[in-house]
Amino acid sequence: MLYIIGLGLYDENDISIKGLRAIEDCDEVYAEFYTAMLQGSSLSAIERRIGRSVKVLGRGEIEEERIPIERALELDVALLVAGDPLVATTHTELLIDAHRRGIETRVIHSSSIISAAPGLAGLQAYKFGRIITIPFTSDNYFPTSPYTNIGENLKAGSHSLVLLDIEAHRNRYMTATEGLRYLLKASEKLDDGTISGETLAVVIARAGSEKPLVRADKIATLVEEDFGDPLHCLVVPAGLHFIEADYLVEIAGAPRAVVERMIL
Ligand SMILES: C[S@@+](CC[C@H](N)C(=O)[O-])C[C@H]1O[C@@H](n2cnc3c(N)ncnc32)[C@H](O)[C@@H]1O
Repeated sequence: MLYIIGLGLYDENDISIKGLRAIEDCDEVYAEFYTAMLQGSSLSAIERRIGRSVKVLGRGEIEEERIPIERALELDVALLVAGDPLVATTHTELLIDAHRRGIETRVIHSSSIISAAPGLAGLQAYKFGRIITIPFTSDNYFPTSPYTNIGENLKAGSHSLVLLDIEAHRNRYMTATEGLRYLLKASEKLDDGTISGETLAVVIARAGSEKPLVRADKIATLVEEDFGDPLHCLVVPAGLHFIEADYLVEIAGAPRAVVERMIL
């Protein structure tokens, strides 16, 4: 049996009671923190919370060696993942592989940035378009598709949830400031006017913690700010309902003049 169990968004207390009970029944417990991580926790705190020792697996051990699958051929195995399982394709591939190899599987859900971020940004979840991820760039790698995809969402009147790259093996978590800088650089490169320093954006940091940060303003202002420890993500809103606009002003600190021009 292979269980894939969501740990939720922030610390070891976000796991569900169902998840805890499933772990009790397992012979071995693994975790991966390369698709997301619990910034408010540590391996030892997770181990204390669940009362089991946990072996953390890297990308190669899951995607190439397929350790959880190999072990689940003989044993009951749990794989713990930050957020909700199956948001990252890695977990879906594991389920497909397990199914092909006759291993019984069960997914235990938890909170996810995919639903937390739209809510924290005060934006209506059904008005979101395609989810975008901004990757780390370099001198010879600068894809512009994340930028153009946000543009497509904006054109369709859809808000964009923008996730930020993680290189867990290097302890590198893209900050909202780096994400915003990417958007300004792509805008300069493409010069198509889709996004500029005047564009409204929302920064969300540490969703699931006691005091998540939610801050909305034009990109030119946000890019100068420091949003503290990761994880961060961004939202680029399209046209706003007046309640969405009120929320961004009252809760997310946006200047009224910046959101007013976005009201439909
Ligand atoms: C692949 S997604 C996470 C998927 C995860 N399974 C889930 O359901 O939440 C990883 C990205 O989501 C964002 N993210 C995840 N957790 C977050 C949090 N607690 N606060 C802010 N952003 C977060 C970050 O941009 C991070 O790089």
